[in-house]
Amino acid sequence: MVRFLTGWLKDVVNNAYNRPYVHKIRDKPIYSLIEAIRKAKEENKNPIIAEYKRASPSGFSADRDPIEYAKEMESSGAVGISVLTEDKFFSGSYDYLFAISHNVKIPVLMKDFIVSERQIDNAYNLGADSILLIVRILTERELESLILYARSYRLEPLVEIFDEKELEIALNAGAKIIGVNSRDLLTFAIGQERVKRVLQKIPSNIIRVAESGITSREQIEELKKYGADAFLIGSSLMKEPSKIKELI
Ligand SMILES: O=P(O)(O)OC[C@@H](O)[C@@H](O)c1c[nH]c2ccccc12
Repeated sequence: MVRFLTGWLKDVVNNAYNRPYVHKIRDKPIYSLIEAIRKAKEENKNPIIAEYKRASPSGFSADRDPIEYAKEMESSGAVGISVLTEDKFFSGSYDYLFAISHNVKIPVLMKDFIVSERQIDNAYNLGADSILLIVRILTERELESLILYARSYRLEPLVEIFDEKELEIALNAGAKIIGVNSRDLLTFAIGQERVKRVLQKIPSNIIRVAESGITSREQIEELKKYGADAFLIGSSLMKEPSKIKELI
């Protein structure tokens, strides 16, 4: 597939190409997100990746201290923290990533619109343990090459897909952990039925993550029936962090 972008996605990707290089040297070990998810499953806990997200173009906004939030998620048993670092549309920052990755001892995922190796250098240097790669915004060749580049740092990328066509691309590129986003990145519409359909088609040797729009324990139990191994939850935990206890 050739990357052809319209609307805000075009702007967010243009902005991504212009992110600066961060001059820092990584000073912490790498925590494996895949291992953390497996361990939580063995302990019969719902593996939840809690997201630190201050705003989104779909209209969401929440103001919360990043370190306090991350520590609460860690002590409540989250398997990892996802940190939005996209600045223009999500009010994210590399500072939040650095602060969070240096204050918890669980895997931290850099959530951004990654299109360049420089952004992966930054993720590693700032202390991230995984990165997000979005199939929608990359050519197949870019996806393959960015997966390998991330692995050269021992960061295993979470590869985000939308439908069956993107699943095929992610599998061909060798993804080991795949997230199905219930939110359409262009229209922001939530499609839980599509997520269930696509989750079922992901081979079980791959870690399957259900992303976006999750607000209840019932939803999590339902998604598990379709093969979901882990759950990426932002808005509802940013609004009410203590909710994580009933979701796990
Ligand atoms: O806030 P929610 O609905 O719980 O969603 C979290 C996460 O899945 C969402 O923020 C997200 C999924 N894929 C993305 C790609 C870029 C930015 C953000 C995202």
